[in-house]
Amino acid sequence: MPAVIEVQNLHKSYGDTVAVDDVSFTVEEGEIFGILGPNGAGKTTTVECVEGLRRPDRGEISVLGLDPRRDRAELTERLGVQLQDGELPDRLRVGEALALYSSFYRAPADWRALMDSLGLGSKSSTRYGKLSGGQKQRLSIALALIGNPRVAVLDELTTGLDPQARRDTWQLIEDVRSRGVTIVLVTHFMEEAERLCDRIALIDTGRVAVVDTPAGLTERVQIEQRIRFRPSVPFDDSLLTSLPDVTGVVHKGDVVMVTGNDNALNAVTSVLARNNVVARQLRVEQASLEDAFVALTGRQPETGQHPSQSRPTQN
Ligand SMILES: Nc1ncnc2c1ncn2[C@@H]1O[C@H](COP(=O)(O)OP(=O)(O)OP(=O)(O)O)[C@@H](O)[C@H]1O
Repeated sequence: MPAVIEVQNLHKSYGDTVAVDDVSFTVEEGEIFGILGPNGAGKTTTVECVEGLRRPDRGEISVLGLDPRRDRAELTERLGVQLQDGELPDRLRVGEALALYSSFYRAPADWRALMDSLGLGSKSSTRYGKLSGGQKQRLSIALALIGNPRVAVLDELTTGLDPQARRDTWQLIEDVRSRGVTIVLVTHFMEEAERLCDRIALIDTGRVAVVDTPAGLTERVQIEQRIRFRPSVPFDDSLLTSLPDVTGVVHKGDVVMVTGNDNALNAVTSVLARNNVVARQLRVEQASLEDAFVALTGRQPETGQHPSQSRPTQN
């Protein structure tokens, strides 16, 4: 697949603050490419350089074969950028905003159809200031798509949204991608990155720690399986500690927690069954993208993350 965005050795400082300290990555056509990292990692600065809004100190950027600074007018026609909250006047009505923005482009999308497809059809004459957070977000996505862009950059897409509005927005992004738009998604939500992105660049302190698929990122970290259950009857720990796949057994009240490798679940359940112990409320915790993030950067991600995925298992 051809590259639509190429960033090579990007550097950008603000005075003494090094915001981007050698970032390189390639975004391929049709993918949802995530830029994931904690607050202050340099994500926004990176995408603002890609959008031509900031001048890099050093490095090369090409977007659809264009130079974001030199070819800014041309790039604006092909790259959709999401507005940040507060960039529209409160009194502007939804329909007016869409009509106005569509007039900026040579070949805009049909704004009424876009408004309907984003579920804003009934809000055409509602003023921006009266919209809910989710509706404002959908309008900002509509405005990013109004020029029929081939690439859209969405920064902090679902920050501040409730879980339902967040899920609706994710569905929307998948629909946009299925129309052939390449998407760069800046986020610090693990769940969002895991759900939407084909590949993720993990950025930490201005550097790309790793670029991989969500599954690839979790595979990179050899995280043990954690198994917890309530045994139907007491049993001798040595039943489990003697298993080669098990690395630890801990009791917390009447709950037993076992750690081990990928095979531990099979080994533990078989040995318990052979000894007539029923493992009640059995749960297995798998490595999540959040675990991978912590392991790869040595830091906790920012707020809004879900804890390690916990998947109930058949008892
Ligand atoms: N206009 C600016 N002037 C001075 N420093 C800035 C400016 N913009 C960003 N910075 C600093 O550069 C660093 C990277 O910021 P940036 O906004 O790119 O990170 P980010 O990963 O997008 O963070 P967040 O998730 O909080 O938006 C931070 O230390 C930030 O304080």
